[in-house]
Amino acid sequence: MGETMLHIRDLNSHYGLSHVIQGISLDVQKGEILGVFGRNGVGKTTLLKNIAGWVKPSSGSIRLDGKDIGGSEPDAINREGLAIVPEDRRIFPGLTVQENLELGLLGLKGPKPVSKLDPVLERFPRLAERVRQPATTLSGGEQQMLAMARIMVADPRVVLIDEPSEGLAPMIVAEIFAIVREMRDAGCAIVLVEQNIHEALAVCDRFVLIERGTIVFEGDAEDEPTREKLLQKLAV
Ligand SMILES: Nc1ncnc2c1ncn2[C@@H]1O[C@H](COP(=O)(O)OP(=O)(O)OP(=O)(O)O)[C@@H](O)[C@H]1O
Repeated sequence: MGETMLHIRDLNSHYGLSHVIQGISLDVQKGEILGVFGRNGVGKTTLLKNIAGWVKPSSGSIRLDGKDIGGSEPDAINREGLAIVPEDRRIFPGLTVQENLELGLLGLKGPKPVSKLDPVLERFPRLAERVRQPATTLSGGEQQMLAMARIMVADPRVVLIDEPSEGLAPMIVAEIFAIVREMRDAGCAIVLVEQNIHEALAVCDRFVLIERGTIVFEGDAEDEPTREKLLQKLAV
């Protein structure tokens, strides 16, 4: 049995009168990737935003390594060791690659040494070559790499990633998923929202399927009959 890093119980969340997250409970262990699947508009992004503190839950609990973070401010949650790579990547186009990476240091609790960028730049040579360029000069794939690299600067314990493969060429998608695996192998607990089901199943350990804000099916991503059932339910 692994060490539970993210523990969510009976989470509910609304946009006005719209009840978007309806009683979701899930756990993610250290060194595990949980895939979150479902059609457009079922609440996947809203679930991530609740965990990261961008949207407030109406009720329910969210614990990070045992500590209650439900309803806390995003920067406080970030300093507890939870980082999010949002769907729109949130790269600041007018800032250089280096400056965008330095923003990742805000996720550190104490001092924020720029030396923390060194191992990350070693891992991403294409970004290292471009540290002084404005981020706007990067390709879509490089911007996704930058978004991933930026969270790695602060060694997060829990990582939420929203549709990283969207709009990217297959070779870049493979690179991105290789990085997700590396983070998992380094001990991160990862929640991965993906529409690219076949690619995502190859990297996830477990998955949940969401329909109208509720988990309707879940299982082990390595179990062939379970995967088949998921693909049938999604009709892909
Ligand atoms: N800021 C908002 N205000 C009001 N309604 C919203 C807001 N953001 C999302 N919604 C609605 O909440 C529902 C869930 O949206 P969400 O983005 O979480 O779904 P999703 O499963 O991530 O879909 P997608 O794959 O299209 O991103 C949708 O009906 C959406 O229109």
